[in-house]
Formats: sequence, structure tokens, C-alpha cells
Amino acid sequence: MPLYPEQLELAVAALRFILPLREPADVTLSRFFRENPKLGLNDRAFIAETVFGILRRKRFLETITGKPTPRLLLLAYLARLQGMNMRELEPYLQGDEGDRIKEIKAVSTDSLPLAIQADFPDWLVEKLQSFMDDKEIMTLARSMQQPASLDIRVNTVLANRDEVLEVLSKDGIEAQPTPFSPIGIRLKAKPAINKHPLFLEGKIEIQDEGSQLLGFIVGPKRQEMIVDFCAGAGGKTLLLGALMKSQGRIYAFDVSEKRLNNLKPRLKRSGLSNLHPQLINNENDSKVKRLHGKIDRVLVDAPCSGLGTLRRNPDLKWRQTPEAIEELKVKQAAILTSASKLLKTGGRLVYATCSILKEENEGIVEAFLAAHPDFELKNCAEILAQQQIAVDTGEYLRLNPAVHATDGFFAAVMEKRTPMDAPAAT
Ligand SMILES: C[S@@+](CC[C@H](N)C(=O)[O-])C[C@H]1O[C@@H](n2cnc3c(N)ncnc32)[C@H](O)[C@@H]1O
Repeated sequence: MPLYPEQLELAVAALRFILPLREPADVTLSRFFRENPKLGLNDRAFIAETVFGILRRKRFLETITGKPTPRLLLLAYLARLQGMNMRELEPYLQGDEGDRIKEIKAVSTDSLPLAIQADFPDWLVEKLQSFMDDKEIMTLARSMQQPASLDIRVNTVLANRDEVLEVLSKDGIEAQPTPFSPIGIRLKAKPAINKHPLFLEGKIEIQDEGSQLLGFIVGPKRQEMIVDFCAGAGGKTLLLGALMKSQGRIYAFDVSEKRLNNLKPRLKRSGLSNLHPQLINNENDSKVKRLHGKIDRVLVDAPCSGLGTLRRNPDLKWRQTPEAIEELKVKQAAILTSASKLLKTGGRLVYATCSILKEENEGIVEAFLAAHPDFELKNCAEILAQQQIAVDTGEYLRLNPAVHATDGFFAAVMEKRTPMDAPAAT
């Protein structure tokens, strides 16, 4: 669809509004849309796509433009990354912008440092270099420079995948089954699926395929007692509830009242009756202690840097800091330790993040296992294979957008041994 100059101006205004990056870009963009209620659907789509496209390549665009204004960033994005030629850009250009764009188009990028090509902050590249080579970092970075697909999960309590695929096809929404999750569907485009009857009737939820796989890693059985320790707005809780066919009992803990409140309408739509949201003050809350030793499976979907979700939240790479990650690591270890006390002997503890950093993933799990010999690491690939899910990343689940076309996720499964099997602490 051709651009028109007003659209370009609107995108510049949105970019100016968002670029200080004082809060998450999606929050600021929603505010921009609320303050500009007359914008049509096409304008909104163009603005969102453009602003997020620029945030994904902000460092690269700033480098090739020198000291850029939001307008120049946008023009450079259209010229360099969207492949618009000078003739197409001409109607939008002012003053000497034509000359600037010609220069920008000619900048050679082959010898740019890795961090600029990857479009990562230096500190992130340094952290990644401690366990990845430069080629691997570039492959990961390129995958994170692309927008994420729109994945949905079929709520198997109310529908099955074939039936949902049939409705979508009838409604002209192109979709296909996700390659790994047996209850996932990947949409070709980004329709407003949250307005579709399938969504309103609770038959589908929006959920990245990687997030869906975490439910299968937990593998809850009907009649079990489950705790989703960091349930948030319940993305994974709802999946666990459906996998249990609305039987058994799931406690959805979180310290954020706002997030738990966001779970309520989703819970209502889902038709599930086995979920019990519980606001806790912290990981040592008395509501947690009351359940010590009584739970079959615990999911710790820990608060993390979120760096596995850069396709969706590209602003995170510019807002996250090494200092904040240090604080998160302390929190992650404390939550995992508290959560582990909930388990019965033989129970399953799943630690998961949407981070790509070893220090938030393997680092936390290895320290936990060293201090808790009563827990034994289990093999994620085997657990998935038992459910006919062919994702083999070894003992740990390590999903990566470059390999699996999902967000970056990590999971480890640990089982609480019977006391006599447990070796002494190291
Ligand atoms: C990665 S998010 C959870 C996402 C959620 N599981 C989902 O699938 O949508 C991490 C959550 O941990 C919560 N959290 C932070 N500190 C916590 C604590 N001490 N105990 C429990 N939850 C905590 C945050 O409020 C946040 O909702």
C-alpha cells in the first residue's frame, strides 16, 4: 500500500513520543494511539510496524545517519531497511534530505563492529561472547531483528486444532499448525484475532509457540496439585489448566495485583474451573508456606531480563541494564529456593525464563542444584519426546528464534528425590 506524507509525519510524531524509552514502547505507543483517537486502522498498523522496525535496528540506523532526528531515522529506515528507492521517497523529502538519504544509502556496513551489526548494546554482546562465537551471535541477532509471528494456542477444553483451523480458513485467515506444539497455530499475517469469535468464546489464546512448549515441560496430570509461582496474567496457567482438562487444582501466585487482575477475564473466557489466583507479598508469603510439601508440580516462570523476546519487545535491549540483571539473578535464586519447598517427594520443579543469558538460566539452576542435592536434573528433550514433541536441545530446553522460530526460552526440570536417594550437599 502506498504511503502518504501525513502517515510519515504521524510515524515521526509517534517515534518522537516513544524514543526517550522511559517506559515499555508498547505502553507508550498505546498512549499515543489513545491521544490520537482519529487514527484509522491502516495508520495505526503502519505506525506500529515502523516504530518497532526502527527500535529493532536503532543502533544501526543511528550509526549510518550520524546524529539523527526521529525524521531522519525514519527516512533511513525506509531507504536502507525497507528498500524504498529515491524515486519512491522523493514525494516525502524536504530541504536537503534527498542528499542526506543518498549518502545514507551509500554507507558501507561490512566493517561495522559486531555490536552495531547485531544491533545489541555492547554489554549484551560481551555477555553473549562468554558462551557464543561471533557467528552464532550474528545469527541470533538477525533472527531478533525480524518481527515475531502471531501464534495462538487452542484451548483444548473448548475446541480442537483441526476445528479451529477450519474456522480460520473459512474466515479467510491464513494459518498453519505450529511445527512443535500440538495445540498451536501460526497465523500468516497479524489480523485483530482478539476480536474474532474464536477468541471471544475462549477457544483460542494468543501465545508464542515457545511459551506453549513450557506447559508440556511441566506436563501436569489431571487431579494433581500445581503451583504456577510467577503466574502473571496467566499465559502459562491457562495452558496448564487446559492440559489438566479443568481438573485438579492450580494455584496461580504472583506479587502483582495488576497482572493477576489481567488473568481474570482470560480465566472467564477459558471455561476453566481449576485455577485459583493468589496474590502473595513475596516468595516467602504465608500462603506459600501453607502448601509446603503438598504440591506435585511447580512452575517458576521467573522474572527475567526478557532478552529472549526482543522480536516483540525490541526496546528492552535499550532499556535493560547489567545492574538490573544482577538484581534479577538474586530474585530468581530466592524464588526458586522458596518454590522448591512446595514439592512433594517425586514432584517436578520447572525453572523457566524468556532470557537468552546463561547467568539467568543454567547459572541459577546449577547453583540451586549444588545447594539442593535432594533435587535431580531431568532431561527436557526426553520429557518432550514422550509427548511426541520433537525438540531436542539436550537436558535443558533452550529455544531460540533463529532455530525454532519461537521467542528465546529456557527451561530446566528438576525432580525432588526420595530422602534416601539424595546425596550430601556439595
Ligand atoms: C515472566 S513473568 C510471568 C509470565 C507468566 N507466567 C505468563 O506466562 O504470562 C514473571 C512474573 O513474576 C512475578 N514476580 C516477581 N517477583 C515475584 C515473586 N517474588 N514471587 C512471585 N512472583 C513474582 C512478576 O510480577 C511477573 O508477573
